[in-house]
Amino acid sequence: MFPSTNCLEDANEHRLPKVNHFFSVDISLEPTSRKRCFTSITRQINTKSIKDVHYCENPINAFHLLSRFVRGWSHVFDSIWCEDCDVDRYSVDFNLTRNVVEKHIGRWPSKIDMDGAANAIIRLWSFYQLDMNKLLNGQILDTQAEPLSIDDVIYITRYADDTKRYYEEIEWLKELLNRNDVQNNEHISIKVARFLAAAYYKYGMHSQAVEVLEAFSNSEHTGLIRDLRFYASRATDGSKDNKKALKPAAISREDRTYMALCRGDIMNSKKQSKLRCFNRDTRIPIYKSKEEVVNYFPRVSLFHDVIGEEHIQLLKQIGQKLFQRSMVKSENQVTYQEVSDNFRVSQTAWANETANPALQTLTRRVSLITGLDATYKDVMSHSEMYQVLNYGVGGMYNPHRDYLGYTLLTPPNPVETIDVQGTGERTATWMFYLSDVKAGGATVFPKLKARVPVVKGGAAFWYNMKLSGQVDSRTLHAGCPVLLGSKWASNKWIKESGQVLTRLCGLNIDDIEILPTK
Ligand SMILES: O=C(O)CCC(=O)C(=O)O
Ligand SMILES: [Fe+2]
Repeated sequence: MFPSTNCLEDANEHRLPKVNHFFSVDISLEPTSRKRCFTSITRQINTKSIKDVHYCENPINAFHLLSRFVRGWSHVFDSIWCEDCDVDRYSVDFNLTRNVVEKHIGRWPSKIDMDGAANAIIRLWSFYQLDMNKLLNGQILDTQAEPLSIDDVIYITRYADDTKRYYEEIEWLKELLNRNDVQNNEHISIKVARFLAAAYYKYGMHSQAVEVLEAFSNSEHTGLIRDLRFYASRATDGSKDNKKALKPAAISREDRTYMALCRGDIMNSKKQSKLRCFNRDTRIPIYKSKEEVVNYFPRVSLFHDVIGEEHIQLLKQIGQKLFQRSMVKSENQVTYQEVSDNFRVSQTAWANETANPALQTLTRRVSLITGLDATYKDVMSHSEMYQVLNYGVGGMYNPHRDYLGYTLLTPPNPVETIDVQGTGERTATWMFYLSDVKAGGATVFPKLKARVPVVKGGAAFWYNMKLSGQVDSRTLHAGCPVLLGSKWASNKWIKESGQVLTRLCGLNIDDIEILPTK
């Protein structure tokens, strides 16, 4: 057997990603497809089965796995691939392996995927203010992954450099330069120091660049001597850039609040102490719902125990079949486009109740609890289809509002799906949580300083419109990055069209419904 078998064995011992863009999503396979996948691979190349299904719910593990695919295997490809050579058992083995992986993953993981994993790690580090030393050693909260190697950290910092995130690059390289395994190897320390000096220079801290390299002034490394001379010529004393301090890029107050809410840092204790749980009446007198209020005005609540395991599995299965990278609406509200930036990093799929009648029971429950009419219909629907969402580690949805800007009088927009055309605004959002999340992933409302924790079997609920019919801009909300685990959710947007009798207008512009507060 050629050496790649070991590589594949090693990587596959954990898990194979199934979908494109799997850096941003839960890359686990459902047990059946995993079994299928591995039976096939096992038959062909006698690899072991996967042991730990939660392996990639840790961002460092996800990075390691992708790294094995992308970097570990590339030298194998390079050494085996030969256009004109005779077919031998090595090339057969190689082709077989490649075919098996491409068949089950869709394509061979590439640098784009590794970059996504690097991006997720940097984002999580800054978002959740993780301890850098622990992170490099593979530790996130109470979980332990294999430490990041020198090459891993260099890869991550090269990615930061490519995307001009010099502050992050500097912080990571500083930590790396202090590590024992780097300090004990002059060749590597010089390499890291030169990257660090270059990052300082690009950041505008020229004298700092000089200082880093001066520590190696005894070295005869020609590149280092050249760099040192160059930075020294730029670092003229007293120039304004020498006074520049190293600090993260400025962010808006709203984004700071968003991040702090995600970390759970800024919960106002007086406000918290007034929050209550209610046994709320529903349309059926003996059936009460369990409401936990996270904000009173406007009301944002978490309803507990509103979806059971069967419906959860059904929505997840539909999602797995239909997933594609999440889209956001473009500015002009006409087309949906795939976003390659970091605004929304997740996968979505739409589940239709006409095709899946078992979901109708679930929708009736939403109507019962909210008092709104959520019936899904093929024409003039009172709700949109279920949108199934999955976020893997680092996955998130930046602050946004759910309303679309349509009214009942807006002429149908042909680019929209039929459930959106002519059905008016998204009066309310009902979002089922289909999983728990080990860390991160909360739904937060920066303008309200409110936070809904992800609780499997529960659902978040709020109105996007006031009783007057005006949209409510205070409903700005976000899905926090998943730090550990995998988050599954499903939106049911309840449309204006069905609520003529269920939600009557108020007399004043800011009237709200009367709901229990004590
Ligand atoms: O995942 C979340 O917590 C929020 C998702 C969301 O806001 C949306 O899909 O519109
Ligand atoms: Fe949303």
